[in-house]
Amino acid sequence: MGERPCILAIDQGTTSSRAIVFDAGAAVLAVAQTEFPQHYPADGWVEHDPEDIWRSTLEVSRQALQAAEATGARVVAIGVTNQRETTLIWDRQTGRPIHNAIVWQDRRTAADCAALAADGNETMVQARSGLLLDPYFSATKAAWLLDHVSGARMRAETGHLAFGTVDSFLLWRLTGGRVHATDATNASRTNLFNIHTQDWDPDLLRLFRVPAALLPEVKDSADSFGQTDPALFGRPIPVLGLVGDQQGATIGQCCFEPGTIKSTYGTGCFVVVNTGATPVASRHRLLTTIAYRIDGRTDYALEGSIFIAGAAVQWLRDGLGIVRTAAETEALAAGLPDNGGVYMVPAFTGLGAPHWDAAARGSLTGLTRASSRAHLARAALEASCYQTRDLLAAMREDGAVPAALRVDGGMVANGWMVQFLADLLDLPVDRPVVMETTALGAAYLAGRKAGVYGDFAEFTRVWQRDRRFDPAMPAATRTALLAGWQEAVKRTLSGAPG
Ligand SMILES: Nc1ncnc2c1ncn2[C@@H]1O[C@H](COP(=O)(O)OP(=O)(O)O)[C@@H](O)[C@H]1O
Ligand SMILES: O=P(O)(O)OC[C@H](O)CO
Repeated sequence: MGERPCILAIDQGTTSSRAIVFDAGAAVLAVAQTEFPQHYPADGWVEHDPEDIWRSTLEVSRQALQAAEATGARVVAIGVTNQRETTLIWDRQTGRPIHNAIVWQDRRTAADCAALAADGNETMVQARSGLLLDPYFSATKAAWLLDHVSGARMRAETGHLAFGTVDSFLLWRLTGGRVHATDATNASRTNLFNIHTQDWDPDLLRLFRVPAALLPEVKDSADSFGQTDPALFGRPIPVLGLVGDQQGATIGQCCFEPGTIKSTYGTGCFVVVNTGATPVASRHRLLTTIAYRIDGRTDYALEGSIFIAGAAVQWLRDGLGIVRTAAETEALAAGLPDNGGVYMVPAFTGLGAPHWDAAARGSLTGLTRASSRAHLARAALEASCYQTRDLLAAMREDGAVPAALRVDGGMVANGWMVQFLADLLDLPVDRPVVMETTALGAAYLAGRKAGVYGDFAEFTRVWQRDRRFDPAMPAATRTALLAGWQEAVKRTLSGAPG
C-alpha cells in the first residue's frame, strides 16, 4: 500500500487520556492528550465517570490517528495501556456502566479488607494472587458495586453484567460491544486471578463474592483482541495489545532481563523489577505480579506501589497554591542549601508498599519559622525519592540486585529530583529519550503481533538513554537524611493493623 505502517498506542491514565502514534523505528509521529474530571464523593473515595474515560480516549485516539496519517503513515494496529485496578461493571445489553468507575486510589473497602485479613485469609490471597488484602485492588471494589447498586448482584449472577478493569471496558467499547477480554497483566491486579495457574481462581471468587459470569476472558498481552467498530475510525483496526500501564512502562523501558528495574513517577510511583519466569514471593509485602505474557510465556515481576508521587506536587499547585506550575518546584528545591529538616510524608490516601497502612494520613514535620514554600516544594520532591529508596531496600532483601534504575513519567522532567534520587539510592539512574515509555510498551506489544517490531533483543536496540545521573552525595549526608525520613514515617503510621 506504500504507506509507512505505524501503531496507535492508547494510554488511559488516572488523570488524563493520551494517544501516541509510533512508527516502525519506535519514533513518535503524533501525540494527543486530554485531562478529565476526578470525583471525590467522600473522604478517601475516588471515582471516574466511565463516559469521560471513553469520550476522552476516543477523542485523543482520533486526533493522533489523523495527525499521523496526514504524514503518510498508516495505523495498522492498536495497543491499549491503562490505569490498573480501577473497576467498572456494565450492562452487557446496553453497554452502560451501572455506576461510576471506582478508581485504584479509592479506600472505601478498607474495612472489608481488614475483616478478610482478620479472618486469616491474607496468606492464601497472597500465595495465589501475588497481592495483599488492600482496597487498592479490584475484587473488593467489584463486590462493593454488587452490594450497593440495586439488583446488581442478581443481574451479575444471571450473566447480564460484565466486570472489567479499564482495558476491558475500552476494548468492549472499541469493538462495539463484541469482545469481553483482558490481558494477564491487568488480570493479575484484581485479587481474583491465580498468577500460577493463569486463570481466575474459584476460591478467590468465592472469598470476594464475585460471580464467575461477570469475568472477561484472559489473553496474552500481545494477542488478537478483535477489530474496532468501523464507525469509530472510518475502518476496522485490529487491537493487538493490552497491558497495565506499569507493565507497559516495564516493556517500554526494555526491562526484559531478570534484575532490570524501572520506576515511573506520575500521579503515584511504581517500581517494577523483572524476575523472569519465576514468581518471587516477597518477604516485605511487595507485590508479585505479571510483567507480560507473550506467546503463552509469562514473565513475572516484583512491584512496589507508592500512591502519591507527582500528586504531592499537584497538591502544592492546586491545593495550597504555593507554586503556579509543577516545573517551578525544581528551581525552588535547587535554591536551598539543604532541606532544613522539613519532611513531607504524603500519605494522603494511606501508605502503600512496604507499609500498607490504609489508615495513615499525610504529615509535614520539622517546620520552623524559617520554613518557606521552597522547603515544602523540596520536601514533596524528596518524598518520592525516600519512598523509592524504601522499596529498593525491600527489593534487595527479596533478592533483586539492580545495577541501575530506569525512570520515566511526568515528574522526571525535574532534573533536581532525578539527581537527588540517584544520590539517595546510591545507584545510577537512567532517563530515556522517549519518555512516553508506557505507551511505547503498548505499541511494542501490538506492533510485535502485527509484525512491525521484532523480538525483545531487536526492540532493546531501539531504547536510547537521554542522560545518566550518577550518585554524588557523601554517605554521611545520605545517612542523616534517611534517619530524618524514617523518623517522619514513624510519626505518620496509624498504628492500625496493616
Ligand atoms: N517538572 C516537574 N517537577 C515535578 N513534578 C512534575 C513536573 N512535571 C510534572 N510533574 C508531576 O507529574 C505528574 C504528571 O505525570 P504523568 O506521567 O502525566 O501522570 P499520570 O500518568 O499519573 O497522569 C503530575 O502529578 C505533576 O505534578
Ligand atoms: O495512571 P497512572 O500512571 O497514575 O498509573 C496508575 C496505576 O496503574 C495504578 O496501579
